Amino acid sequence: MTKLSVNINKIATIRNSRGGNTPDVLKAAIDVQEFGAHGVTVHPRPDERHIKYKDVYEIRRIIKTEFNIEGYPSPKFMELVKSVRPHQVTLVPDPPEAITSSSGWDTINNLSFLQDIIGELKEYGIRTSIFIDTNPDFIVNAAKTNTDRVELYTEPYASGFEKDPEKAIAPFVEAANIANKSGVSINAGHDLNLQNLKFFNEKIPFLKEVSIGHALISDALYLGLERTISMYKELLVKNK
Ligand SMILES: CC(=O)[C@@H](O)[C@H](O)COP(=O)(O)O
Ligand SMILES: NCC(=O)COP(=O)(O)O
Repeated sequence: MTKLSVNINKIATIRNSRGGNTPDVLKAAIDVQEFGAHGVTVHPRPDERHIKYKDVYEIRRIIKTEFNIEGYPSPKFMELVKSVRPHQVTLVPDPPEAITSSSGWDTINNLSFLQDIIGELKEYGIRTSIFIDTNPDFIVNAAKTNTDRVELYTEPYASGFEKDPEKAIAPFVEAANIANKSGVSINAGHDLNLQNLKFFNEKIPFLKEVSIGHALISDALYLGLERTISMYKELLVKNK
């Protein structure tokens, strides 16, 4: 079964909108695991618009599944993850002002930078993943960074899915096969949802984990968090 890591950024967005502690982000991290998620993902951005650095330390203490921290490897971010030591760090090339993640790494022009960062993280026993587009050249070069995994940036799939699912999925199938052939494992995420997830999971070979937040938390507003997580997990069972 492909693992589901629930990104709880948007729980923090709602909390921060009133300045108190409702909804309780720590409780949400505990509950998503109780409700069956295989992991918790957070993306502490430099402006702390949702997940705050102090959330990351608190969440680490209650993790019973896997903790995945996403972000741009700034000195402050690297200090955080080396202190927290999550199971996985997903490196994302977002500038501080990005409204959300909108592209993966250029693993050709950032090769030595990524090699250094990934080497540092591995010294702390942290599994690494790098956020990446389906560009075959970037995928091939990802292996040279020594990353354990890549996370396929799935917004292009999500935006093309409704019109032509087969056309939307094709570059991702190619990218997954290239990554696997290069010895790199495969995660995926961004804009995956109840409508597009089943097809993605069925078509993408070697898929280990998806991290899903925005759509899942939005669905939970109507369906409840426990039922929503169960619904997403059902879509991740491979039909043998
Ligand atoms: C890397 C990725 O796709 C997610 O971390 C996404 O960027 C969520 O970030 P926001 O919740 O800030 O949109
Ligand atoms: N890495 C993707 C992620 O953590 C969540 O992305 P989204 O589901 O909020 O678009």
